[in-house]
Amino acid sequence: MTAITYEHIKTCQQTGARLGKVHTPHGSFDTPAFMPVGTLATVKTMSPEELQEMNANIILSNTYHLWLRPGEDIIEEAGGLHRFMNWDGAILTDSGGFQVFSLSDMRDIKEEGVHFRNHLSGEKLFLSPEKAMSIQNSLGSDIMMAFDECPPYPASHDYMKASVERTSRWAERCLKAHERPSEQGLFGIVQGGEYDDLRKQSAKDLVSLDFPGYAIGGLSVGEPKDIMNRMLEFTTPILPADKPRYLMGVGSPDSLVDGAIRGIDMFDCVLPTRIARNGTCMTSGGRLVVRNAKYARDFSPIDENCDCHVCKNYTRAYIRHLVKCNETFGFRLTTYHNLYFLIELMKQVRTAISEDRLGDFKEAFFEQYGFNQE
Ligand SMILES: Nc1nc(=O)c2cc3nc(NCCN4CCCCC4)[nH]c3cc2[nH]1
Ligand SMILES: [Zn+2]
Repeated sequence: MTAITYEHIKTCQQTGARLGKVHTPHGSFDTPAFMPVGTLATVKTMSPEELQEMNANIILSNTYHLWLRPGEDIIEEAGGLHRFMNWDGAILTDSGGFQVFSLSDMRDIKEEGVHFRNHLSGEKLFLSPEKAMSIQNSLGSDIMMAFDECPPYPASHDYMKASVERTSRWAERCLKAHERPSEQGLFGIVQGGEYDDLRKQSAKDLVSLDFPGYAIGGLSVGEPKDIMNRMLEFTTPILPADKPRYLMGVGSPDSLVDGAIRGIDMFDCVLPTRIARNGTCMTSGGRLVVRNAKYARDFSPIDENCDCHVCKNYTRAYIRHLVKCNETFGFRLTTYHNLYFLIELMKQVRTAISEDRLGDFKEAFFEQYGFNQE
C-alpha cells in the first residue's frame, strides 16, 4: 500500500487538462490544486483554521529551513510537523536542494551531496539525498521530494546533462533511503532545463524508478513563459497518467491555467502570500495595489467578484489604512484574500475541465485579468 494514490476523473475534451483527486494519509484533495507555502511551519499570517476555512487541503513546508530552524529533532519530538503546527491536512515538503542553491553561497556539489554554508550562521553544512530523506522522515510529511539539483537558468547543455544524470542517481538513493513508503509518498523531480532531450532523459530515468508521483522542477527560475510551457508540453506526456504531476514554484494566475491545460495537477508558489505582505492583491480584474492613494476613500471590497470573508466584510479604504500603518491585520486580510483567490481559481478550472471548456475559460479569464494573449 503506497501512501499517495492518484484518482483520474476525466480529461478535458477541449485541452489536455485533467480532473482528479490525490489521496494522502491526511486526506484527499481535488486537482488541479494550488498549495499554499508554509516554509517555516506556518503559511505566513494565516492560522490552520483559516486555511481549512478556505479549503486549502494541502500546504508546503521546507526541509532546508526546518532543518536549520528549529531542527527536525524538535519537530520529531513534537510528534511530527502536523502536530507541531496543529495542521491535520496534507503536507508536502520540498527536499532542500532548491533552497541550498537559492539561499546559500560557498556551494560545492559533489556526487555524495552538497557542501555549503548555513545562510543564517555561516557554518559549514552538508546535505545529501540520504540526509534530505532522513529530515523529511522526521518531519512526517505526507509527500516528500527527492533531493535534486535545480541548475540556474540558463545552463549549458553539457552542464545540464551531467546534472540530470546526477539527479537521477540521487533519486535512486532517495528511494533506497525511503523508510516508510506506506506512510509517506516520495516524488521524483524531472530536470533538464530547456533541453528537450534532457527533459526526456530525466523523465524516463525517473519513470523507470516508479515513483508514486512526479514533480517538474528546474522551471520558474527566470526562463521565458513560452519555454516553460514548451517543456511542460514535452514532459507531461512522458509521465504516467495514473500518477500526480506537480509543477514546482508556479505561480501566477496565468501560469496556473496554462499549466493545468498542459496536464499539471499540483502547483505551489510564494507569490500570493509574498505580494500580500507588500499590499498587492490578486483580483479578477488584475493586480490591485491597495496602498495606492486612489483607494483612500474607496469603500468597495478588494474584488467585488470574490466571496471570501475579507471581501464580504472589509473595504479597500480600511485595508489600505492598515497596510499604510504597517498593521499586521492588514497583511492578514490581503493574504487570506490572495490565497482564497488562487484556490477559487483552481475550483473554476476544475469546473471548466468537468464541462470540457477550459480553453474557453482561459480566453475569458485572460481577457478579464488583463494577461496579454500570445
Ligand atoms: N527541489 C526543487 N527542485 C526544483 O527544481 C525546484 C524548482 C523551483 N522553481 C521555483 N520557482 C520559484 C519562483 N518563485 C516565484 C515567486 C517569487 C519567488 C520565486 N521554486 C522551485 C522549487 C524547486 N524545488
Ligand atoms: Zn476576497
